[in-house]
Amino acid sequence: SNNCTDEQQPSPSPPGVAEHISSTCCRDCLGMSEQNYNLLYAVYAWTNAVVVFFSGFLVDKLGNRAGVIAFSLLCLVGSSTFAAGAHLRGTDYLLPVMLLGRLLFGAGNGSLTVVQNRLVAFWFNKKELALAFGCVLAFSRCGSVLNFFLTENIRDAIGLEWTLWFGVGLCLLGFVAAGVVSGLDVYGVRAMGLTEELQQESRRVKLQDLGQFSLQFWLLVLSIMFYYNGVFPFVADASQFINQKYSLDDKVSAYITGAVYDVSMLLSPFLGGLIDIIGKRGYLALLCALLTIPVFGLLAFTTVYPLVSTLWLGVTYSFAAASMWPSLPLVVPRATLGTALGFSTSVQMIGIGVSNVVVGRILGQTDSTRSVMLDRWKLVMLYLLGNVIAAVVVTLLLNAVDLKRGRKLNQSRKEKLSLERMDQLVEDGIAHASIESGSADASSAAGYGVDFAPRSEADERSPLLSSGGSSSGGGITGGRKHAIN
Ligand SMILES: NCCCC[C@H](N)C(=O)NCC(=O)O
Repeated sequence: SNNCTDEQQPSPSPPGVAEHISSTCCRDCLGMSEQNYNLLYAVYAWTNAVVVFFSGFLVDKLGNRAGVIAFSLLCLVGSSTFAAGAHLRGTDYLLPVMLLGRLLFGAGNGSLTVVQNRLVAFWFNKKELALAFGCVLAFSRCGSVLNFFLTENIRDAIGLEWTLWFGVGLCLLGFVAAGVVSGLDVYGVRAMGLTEELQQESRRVKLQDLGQFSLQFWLLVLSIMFYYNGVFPFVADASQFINQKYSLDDKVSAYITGAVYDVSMLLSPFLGGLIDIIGKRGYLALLCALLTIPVFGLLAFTTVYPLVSTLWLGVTYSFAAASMWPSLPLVVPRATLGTALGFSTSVQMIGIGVSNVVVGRILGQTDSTRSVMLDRWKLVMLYLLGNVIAAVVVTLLLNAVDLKRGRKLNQSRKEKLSLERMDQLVEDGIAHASIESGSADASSAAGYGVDFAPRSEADERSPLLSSGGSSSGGGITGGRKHAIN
């Protein structure tokens, strides 16, 4: 929850500075000025964007357990502070206490999604990676949808202050769930005998590892940023846009906007399952970006009923999310996945934050005449379209690079398994030869896991010489070549 009883936005506000959103999104704003009210959003969004960058690295260093507990605790403390602040209505302490709450909550919430994805990638890396990501996404969207349908009613029933405490209760539930996940993680890692190996990996992780990441990683980060620059700022503002352009009332506009997330909630797990089987993540990311172009085209230049566009966006966005995020663990080493996820999320959120500012600037004062506003909205749609076109270009490059480097992103499950079997045979042959010649164990991978990418591009070129020389990753092709030669 973003701790606000929004009337206009269909979900927790995607991160960004919603400076242009009028104060009608909160009935009384606790007596705050519109500017201060929007500051609560801004603090959350920007804290989130900055902190996730470091929290990903921190999780690589301290492990999932410390991360999941610390960040869910931050959410709990942040939401409690925020709720307590609401009781200070009419005093000078209201704003500082609530801002502090948002700051803590922002620091915890984004980081929690990073550690959540890292956990999922660790435990589902074999076959069900995209399915697991899809399930997480579906639950996340379920939260958005429930917030949309329930929060206002809860506020009407028990008042704003107690609604905020209800949100604290949900964060408490999250904290308890984090404890359970943490316990399961400890148990599982111990049962697999990986405790020592993971600790060694963590010790070696450095922030500079970012510089070693493959070109696929950087292109994926850019794809995510540009694609989400088109989607989240749109969802944040679509109600207002639909209301003004199509002259539909507030509630209908909000429902039409919410369709993006409704579709995503229903589709994500199935799409994840499908992507696990067919692979083709890179092609799908490109296709989704391409198919998103008409969405903004329709909204900018036609009067086609907007539900067509939001449903369509729901489908393309679901495919994009289900293919882009689970691609990250495939192109970075396991030990640095937190850093990679934190960095990607940070770039994504900064992109969205900047886009929200741009959209706000384009819209300017919302009290202008209808025809002026419609022209400005058209410009907004063109700006979002521009981002999606940039995503098309970057995903094209991504596929070209992936093709040259072993088709890591586009392999189907069947292809991956048969390549792994061949690698295993090669590795067994090398191990056998090493034992015979009395050399060190050639397969003593330094713990970069069977299904994750090798440690760096250098490793990718020569995986058997590197510290992370497992049988996997972009090294599948290169590794076999080297080994056979
Ligand atoms: N208010 C939602 C923020 C989610 C941020 C997260 N990094 C993300 O993008 N997850 C995937 C998604 O599509 O929501």
